[in-house]
This record gives sequence, structure tokens and C-alpha cells, in this order.
Amino acid sequence: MRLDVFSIFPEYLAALDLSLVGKAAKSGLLDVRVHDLRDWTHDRHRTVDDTPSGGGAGMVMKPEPWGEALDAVAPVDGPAQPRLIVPTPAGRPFSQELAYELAAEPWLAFACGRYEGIDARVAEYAGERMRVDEVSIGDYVLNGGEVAVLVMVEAVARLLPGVIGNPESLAEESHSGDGLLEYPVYTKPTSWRGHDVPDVLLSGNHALIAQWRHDQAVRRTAERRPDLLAAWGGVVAGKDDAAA
Ligand SMILES: Nc1cc(-c2ccc3ccn(Cc4ccc(CN5CCCCC5)cc4)c3c2)n[nH]1
Repeated sequence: MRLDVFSIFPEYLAALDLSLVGKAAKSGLLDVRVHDLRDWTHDRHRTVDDTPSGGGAGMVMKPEPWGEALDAVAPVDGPAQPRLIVPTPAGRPFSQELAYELAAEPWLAFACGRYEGIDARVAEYAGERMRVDEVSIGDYVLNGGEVAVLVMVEAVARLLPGVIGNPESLAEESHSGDGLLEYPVYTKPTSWRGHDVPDVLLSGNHALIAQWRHDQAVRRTAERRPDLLAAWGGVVAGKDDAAA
């Protein structure tokens, strides 16, 4: 997979060179290219923003640098076009489902906005030749798109075959398995500062352990995410499970 990221703070994306994503990049699974949007400005101050049309607080990112950046990296007459992801508080919610969808794409491009956002015509213009998704990573406002891109790239990259060491663990995760939250995990020592590992986990009885983990997942989901339990209860569980 090829990943292009556009930002006025390219150093923010240095984190992509670390850990999982860094390893995937070195092994050739990922081809990550970070671009400084100011490379496509032509004035002395390398201007990327201007006042909002119609008034209002703050500044808005000008369309020209974005248009030139997209044309340079994904030429109109090129052999392929990326799927463009634009983080925004006003976007569709990012989810594990969307992460799987994006992991299947050969080429993703991420546009990191700053200020009050990017001139809306950029997404319109890009939409004329590539798929554009405006995506939110949660109902809170960040200062720009870079952190959202780090979140999405990590969630997507770990789904790529060969990136994560232990693919079985992907199957058991929240939001991608049975729709429940994960059960609590433990390791040695079995007793630590007066807190013990639950006996069932030391029993060696795999059926009992599986049942205990399921019950814990249902309990946790009911406590912390009743919205998920409602969906789960409606779709998968029988009446006795949901009541567990
Ligand atoms: N999930 C999530 C993604 C983001 C995100 C992503 C990208 C950018 C680019 C800039 N910001 C900062 C920002 C965006 C919106 C406002 C509100 N403002 C109201 C009046 C009309 C204009 C917009 C304020 C500041 C961003 C924030 N935050 N949270």
C-alpha cells in the first residue's frame, strides 16, 4: 500500500517511522510519503491560509496549494488515483469497519487541515477524479488533522497482512469480532500487591476460560457501552446471554 500525507507540519507525522508502521514501511509493505503543503506555495511567506468568506473567526486553508499538491502527487492523467481521506470534526465516524475498508485500498492520501479547515472546493475538485471521504475520529475538536491521520494510519496498517506479528489477536479484538468489548487480560505474577489472577484462568479448563472471558466481555460492554450491547443483543446473542 502507498500512503501520501499532506501537512503544514510534516514533522508531526515522524511518528509513522516508528514501531509497527515504521517496520511495515521498511519491509516494503507500506510506502509512506509525507509532503509539506508549503512546497506548493509561491509567495515569500509561503501562505496557506486566508480569511473565511462570509466572515467568522479564524482562518481557512486556501485551495490553490492543495490543488497543486494533489496534481503533483496524483496527476490527473496518471495511471491511478488515490482514495483521499480528509479528517474533519464534520466527517463520517472512523470505525474498525472503515479501517478494514481502507486496508484494502492500494493507495491512500490524507489531507491534514489546520486553522478552521480546508476550503470546501478542494474536496469537491478532488472528488471529480478520486474517491474522497471526510472522516471524524471522534466527537471532539482537535487543532488539525495530523493526530487523526496518525490514528487512522495505525488502525489501517495493523490490518495489513504481515504487519502485525500475531494475526490471531486481530480476530479477538473489540469492534471487529463479536461486537463486544474485550475481556480483561492478566499475566504473571499470579499474585501482585494483594491482587490475584482469577482462578479460572489458572485452571487449564479451556471451555471454562472461554465462557468466563465471554461473560466478562458482556459485563464490560453492558457497563461501558450499552449502545454496543443493544446492537449485539439484537443481532447475535440469545436472551440468556444478554441477561448474563
Ligand atoms: N475528529 C476530529 C477531527 C478534527 C479536525 C480535523 C481536521 C482539522 C482541521 C482544522 N481543525 C480544527 C478545527 C476544525 C473545526 C472547527 C470548527 N469550525 C466551526 C466554524 C466553521 C469552521 C469550523 C474548529 C477547529 C481540524 C480538526 N477534530 N476532531
